[in-house]
Amino acid sequence: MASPWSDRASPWLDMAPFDGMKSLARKLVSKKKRRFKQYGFNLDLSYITSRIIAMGFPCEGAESIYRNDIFEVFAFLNMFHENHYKIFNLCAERTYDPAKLGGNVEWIPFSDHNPAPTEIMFSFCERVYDWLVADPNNVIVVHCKAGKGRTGLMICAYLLYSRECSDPVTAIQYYGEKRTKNGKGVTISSQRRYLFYFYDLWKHGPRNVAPLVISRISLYSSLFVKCDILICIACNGGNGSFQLNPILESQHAGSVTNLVREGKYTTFFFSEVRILGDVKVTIYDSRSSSKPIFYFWFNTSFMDGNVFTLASRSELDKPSKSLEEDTKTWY
Ligand SMILES: O=P(O)(O)O[C@@H]1[C@@H](OP(=O)(O)O)[C@H](OP(=O)(O)O)[C@H](O)[C@H](OP(=O)(O)O)[C@H]1OP(=O)(O)O
Repeated sequence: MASPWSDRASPWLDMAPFDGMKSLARKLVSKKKRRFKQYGFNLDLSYITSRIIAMGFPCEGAESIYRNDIFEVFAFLNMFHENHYKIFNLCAERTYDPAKLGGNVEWIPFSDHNPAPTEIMFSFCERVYDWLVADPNNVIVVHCKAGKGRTGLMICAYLLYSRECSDPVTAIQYYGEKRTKNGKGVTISSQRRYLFYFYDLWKHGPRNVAPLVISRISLYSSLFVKCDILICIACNGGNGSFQLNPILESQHAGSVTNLVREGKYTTFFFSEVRILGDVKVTIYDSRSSSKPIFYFWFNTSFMDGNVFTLASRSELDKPSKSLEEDTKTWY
């Protein structure tokens, strides 16, 4: 396809020395994500399939030096998919005027490095399906901030929903290969866990919403021997929303009936900590409650048995570098 950008300096490419710095900055922020660098475009953007596009956040101003320039994105979409694209913005940290990308933008904001309730994953898939089935030329564009983790979670859900992938492992691998050079697309443990939840629901149908009571939390790491920790638990009560209500904001709130330390084991015994639906558990070092030591999500409907175990550091979300590899936790 002849590109109008290749035979004249495009507005964003006519300052060569500056553009050299911009290109380097974009490459650095892109890290291992694949870029679209054809027809004069240089975008943090990948075709996952011919009709599913993943990209980084479209920015204006200074941030567009190292992220996608919203005007360049608009030009790309109208060159290749004019009147046939729908954008899903998953980024909660920032937003933009949808009119600058043609207006067909749906905002499903959720936090960085976190999953989405399966109800929201299904709602996303239904809206994607309706758009793609409406016209064979229609495509979707999914982005968050980097256009990697949250974007990958939702795109992998659709790859399962549309049966383009047969199982979550295949979907995660396929997306990782198409979006990154190192195959590391969806890497947050709870995002992967929720993709398996989604797949189970898609294959076997809805589960009974199961209320549970947390009776104890056991942690295994020398770190927990050295520092006093804060345990925070929140859940959405099974309503499928992102709104998590605090159930336990610190074990010092009187709900801890006992604390036992044995070697690298630390076990908190609780009374009456009731949870239901999507649950987020966050562990802080009491000396610095700004950045968690780790956190994770699970859903009470998927608790087969009465123990939820994370058997290694890799199963924790954004674990602190100070945690050993053999860190474990039981609930
Ligand atoms: O995995 P990483 O380390 O590349 O983390 C990504 C972040 O890079 P960082 O290392 O913090 O600069 C990245 O931040 P930047 O774009 O680099 O500012 C995003 O937070 C990305 O999440 P998402 O794709 O927007 O859902 C993050 O991806 P996830 O870890 O949430 O998958």
